[in-house]
Amino acid sequence: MANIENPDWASVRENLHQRGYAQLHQLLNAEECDQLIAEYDNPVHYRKTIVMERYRFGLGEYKYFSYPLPPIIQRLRESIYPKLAPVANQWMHVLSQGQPYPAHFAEFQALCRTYGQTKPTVLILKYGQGGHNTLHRDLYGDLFFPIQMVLFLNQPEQDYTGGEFVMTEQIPRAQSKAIVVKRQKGDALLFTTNFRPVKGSKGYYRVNMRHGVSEVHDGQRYTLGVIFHDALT
Ligand SMILES: O=C(O)CCC(=O)C(=O)O
Ligand SMILES: [Fe+2]
Repeated sequence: MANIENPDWASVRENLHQRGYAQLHQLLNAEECDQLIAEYDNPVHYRKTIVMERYRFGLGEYKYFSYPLPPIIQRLRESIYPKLAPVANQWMHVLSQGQPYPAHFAEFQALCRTYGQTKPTVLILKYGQGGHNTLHRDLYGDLFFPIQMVLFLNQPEQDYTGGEFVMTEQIPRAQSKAIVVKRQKGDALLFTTNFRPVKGSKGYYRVNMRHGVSEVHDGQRYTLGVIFHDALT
């Protein structure tokens, strides 16, 4: 795992404010990505497997990790959360929403427990040919953290084609804008889970964002989803 102090966090935060997403280059190295993929079939790590078609979530499969998380995932959650909490607090402040997010991950997790949200939400996803993920928001209870992360575990054009990460941004009383990103193996993308503030002439308004994955044409695509809030079930 890359040194978490390496990214230029000022520009990451600026991108989050301006666009609602930001990238982190090469957060994991190739071996770390390969290791996570290699453990996909090892049931000891997971609490639940979701076959996406069954819920009409798309086509593909994902698995929720169980606690304790693999050390690298625990480290990602603990080290990235405090970098994002100030952004989350700024968003909620300008939108006059809810209580502040604590500075450290352990405190946020304790807050999740008071909402009955105790189950891990980190997941690994696998899509084959035709695989896709319909546009959604990852909410697992009343308490949510407004930014999450996806890690790209294999290489587009080499390991798979198609399968772009897609976001939509819904501005009040307007149609949705689509944003498509393609990342390299080991890169991470931080993005808005639910909504974010955008400044208008009469102050800040709320822009809703959803995300999904376009159809994989060939090969297999693996990602790791790091959501910071825990789930009710
Ligand atoms: O596979 C992807 O790129 C998207 C996964 C996803 O929906 C998530 O990480 O929340
Ligand atoms: Fe998601």
